[in-house]
Amino acid sequence: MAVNVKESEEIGILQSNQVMLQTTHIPGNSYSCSPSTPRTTRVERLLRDRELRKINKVFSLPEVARDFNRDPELFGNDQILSDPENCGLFNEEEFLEGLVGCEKQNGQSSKQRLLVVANRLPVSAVRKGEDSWQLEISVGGLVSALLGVKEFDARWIGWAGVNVPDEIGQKALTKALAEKRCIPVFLDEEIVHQYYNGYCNNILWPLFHYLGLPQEDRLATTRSFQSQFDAYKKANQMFADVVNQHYQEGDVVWCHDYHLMFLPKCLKEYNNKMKVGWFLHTPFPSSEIHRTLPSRSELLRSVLAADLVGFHTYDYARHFVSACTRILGLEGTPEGVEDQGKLTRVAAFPIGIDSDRFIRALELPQVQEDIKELKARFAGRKVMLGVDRLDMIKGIPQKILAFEKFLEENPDWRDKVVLLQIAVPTRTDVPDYQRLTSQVHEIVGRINGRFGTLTAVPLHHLDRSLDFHALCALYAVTDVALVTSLRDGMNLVSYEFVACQASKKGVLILSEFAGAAQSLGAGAVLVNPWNITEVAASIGYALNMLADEREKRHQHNFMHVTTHTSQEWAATFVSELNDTIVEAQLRTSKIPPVLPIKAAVDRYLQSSNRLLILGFNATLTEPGDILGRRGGQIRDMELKLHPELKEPLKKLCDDPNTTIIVLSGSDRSVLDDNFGDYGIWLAAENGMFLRLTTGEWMTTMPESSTMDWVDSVKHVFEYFTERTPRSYFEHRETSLVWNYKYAVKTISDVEFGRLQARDMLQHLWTGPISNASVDVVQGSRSVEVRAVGVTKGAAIDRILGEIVHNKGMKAPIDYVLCIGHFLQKDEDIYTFFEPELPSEKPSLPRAKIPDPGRTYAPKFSNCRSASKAHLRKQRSLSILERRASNFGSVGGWRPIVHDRMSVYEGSSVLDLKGDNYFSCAVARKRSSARYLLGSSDDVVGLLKELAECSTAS
Ligand SMILES: O=P(O)(O)OC[C@H]1O[C@H](O[C@H]2O[C@H](CO)[C@@H](O)[C@H](O)[C@H]2O)[C@H](O)[C@@H](O)[C@@H]1O
Ligand SMILES: O=c1ccn([C@@H]2O[C@H](COP(=O)(O)OP(=O)(O)O)[C@@H](O)[C@H]2O)c(=O)[nH]1
Repeated sequence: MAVNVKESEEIGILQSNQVMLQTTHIPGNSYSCSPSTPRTTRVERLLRDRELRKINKVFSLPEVARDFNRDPELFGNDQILSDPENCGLFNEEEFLEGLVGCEKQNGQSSKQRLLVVANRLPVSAVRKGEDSWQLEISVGGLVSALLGVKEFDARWIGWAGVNVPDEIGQKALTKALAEKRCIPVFLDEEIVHQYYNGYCNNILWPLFHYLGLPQEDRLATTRSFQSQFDAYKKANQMFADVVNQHYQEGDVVWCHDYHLMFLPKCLKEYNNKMKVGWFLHTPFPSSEIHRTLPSRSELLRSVLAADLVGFHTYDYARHFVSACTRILGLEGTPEGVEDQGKLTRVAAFPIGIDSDRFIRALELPQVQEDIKELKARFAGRKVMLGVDRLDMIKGIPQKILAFEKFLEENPDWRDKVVLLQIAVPTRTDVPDYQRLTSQVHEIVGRINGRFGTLTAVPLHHLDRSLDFHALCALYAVTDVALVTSLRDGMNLVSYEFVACQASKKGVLILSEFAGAAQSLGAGAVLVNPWNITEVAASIGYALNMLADEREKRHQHNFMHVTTHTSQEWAATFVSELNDTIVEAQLRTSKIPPVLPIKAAVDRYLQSSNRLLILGFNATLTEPGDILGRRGGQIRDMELKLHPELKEPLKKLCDDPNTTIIVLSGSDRSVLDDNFGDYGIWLAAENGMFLRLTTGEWMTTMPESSTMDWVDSVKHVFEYFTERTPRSYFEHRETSLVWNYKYAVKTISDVEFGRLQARDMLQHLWTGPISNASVDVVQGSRSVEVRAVGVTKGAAIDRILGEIVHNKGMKAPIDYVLCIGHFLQKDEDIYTFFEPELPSEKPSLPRAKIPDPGRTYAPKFSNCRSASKAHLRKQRSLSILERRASNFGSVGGWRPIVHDRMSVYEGSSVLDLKGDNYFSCAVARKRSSARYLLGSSDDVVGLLKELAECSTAS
């Protein structure tokens, strides 16, 4: 269906063959720069910053950190008493290296100050007396990963995992933690119950892992939901208070995880200049899941207050952006989420581990000793290993059921394999976790009962955590690691296993639902943990795998794990956050001010030869709402001149000192219908056709244009039009436009339209026009294919020449108002006149039209451009003549003839100074125009005022 009229509209993104790749651009994933050195593009800045980091790593690894590594005193016990007499040492050498080791002698550090804010501190505190505390390393991927971060002057703000109601206890703990650069947030028991056990671990955690909202006690949950959410917000505010107390200007504040989704908002309310990043360690589920959460919008909005939002995988980032577009109705862009011109960058930053730490640990005598012991203990048996917090998401029951099935089906293996399952107790106050513990114990008992002997059991299940060195030894002796998470943000255990397997080259069986499957999928045996039969078969496959295959698989993964480290992860996130701020400043500086109406009117009055260049769609038409509706109705498909403009436009056209051009993407008939009765210049199809309403249509076409792509594009457009209700396409003479602005009744229609547009672009670029000389221009609700090089800016060059000639102008144009709602590609019209304007620097004498006898100089005052344009004209003409027969409905138009020009010999045709040139974008948030106006209603107001000042001929 080809519908007449209408110009492509709204924010346009030019896509050439190369640029098209932007549509599938993965948000973020780039590397950043120092904020003080803004470069031309973000990617340039990020790449340079990455290079700098590499150089720094090679040449300036902090000596202090190296010394800590060598210090034998630092390797030792798991726990250390921290009291007034003994508060110095902590056994996790890497912890010291990372968080303490960056301090310089005078207490100052040259490193970027970083405030890490997470629910859990890297240490949990156990009270040993009124004012003495024991600190234990906390278990979990978040802690493991952040301990590996060494490049920053970091402080960690969080909850120490304990209730400290008294002042003496709080003071002593604060002091003990300060030694480790940790700052406590004191949460009382009730808050912990409602916020941590309740809202975080009973609601958000299961929901984000696709386990849904609690079902059995739905009513009770619904009742307690509000109080839990209130406690959640209160706890987040308490974290914000502590951050605020310790914040210094220039600090980067990095908020972590689902516990603190409210924090970015609280922080920005304190200080809008704070650099705030937020990273989610869990999956972010499909928007269909997030949609079920009662507080869905509030949480999204709070996160969006951050400058940068990060996820482990592209999928999670995509889900988040789509939740923001579907639930909040915001604009999702390749960069992130945009709300009223404010961009929150959204990107994927896959976490890693400090692989060197694991590799080094294997050399330690104590670890070697453990390895020896383990080998002896399990001699003659293959060792399989599972290491998980005892959490529903880890799929522990599924794992051991698959192991049971494997033993059932493979009796020969029963006394030749052992599964060691480390199940670290976690969130033990939450009922679901308590139920899981009993369930797992029951299955373990059954399996050992069935397949155990008097001297050996096939399954060793430990309800406890191991220290770092014991864990390394275990990883090293393992033949097959089994990770069967039902969902897992990343899963660092799989990384750690790979890091410790340099000599054994064991097999990793990995759930396809763990984020790690996207990075270690090449070397792992991927399984669906819900498919017990498949997992059991994979166990057999892994145990029987030949050395060659094991070696190859291991190499893939080892390479990944050793090159994608936690240091690199953190450095990338922080530098991208810094760069996001630079980018935001650049963006803000590009937001033009509102058009100063009074000045525009005053200058109009003072001038004697004015030129008004007006767009049509959304400039001279009535405004609609964001979904293209007017007054609640889907608006009429025809573009109509705003009724209030009829009078003023007439008056303006009648003024002999004013020339008006309507420059539109619409085709000629639309402009004829709307403006045929005015004495006005009409430039249709982005200036490809031109006429004064008293004369005929004429045209020029760029030389390179051929229209042989039309049929193929039409075919694609028809296909999508049939499948997108209320979408339509226009077959203009020089372009094709597919539009879905009327296909949108609801926010999800918008989303559907966008998906269709994305699909359509794929079809266009991989199929019919992949080799054609066309530009694909994407509007916010349209896709347009035009001959390459066609823009309004390019057209104005030709149009002006024709007008100057036609009018026989005797005085230079001393007022230009160029106003429209143009696609980004067509914004070159605003910059067209800029070279005519005096710059800040002393300008060269303005050029004159050089040769009166020659063809006109479209840019009038620029000799170089004049001769270039001259050549272009000559080419265009011959093309037009050649091609006239290619256009179906070209009857009645004539080509512009160019050798009649140059009426204004020896003088400049434009007399523009800064204050008599007004370029203005309508209903845009950013533009290369000098000014902005909110809607076409404002244009009406302005034109009415100008009309008041006009005199009839
Ligand atoms: O602090 P807890 O409630 O005891 O829980 C421990 C941590 O569990 C989660 O870890 C996640 O982060 C890992 C690193 O990014 C990732 O590999 C894993 O897939 C996630 O489950 C949680 O997100 C952390 O906040 C907890 O501290
Ligand atoms: O006994 C144990 C078991 C696990 N871990 C650590 O806990 C983290 C678990 O992280 P993962 O990303 O696999 O899952 P999470 O528990 O964070 O969901 C890993 O770094 C393990 O080394 C540990 O220190 N001791």
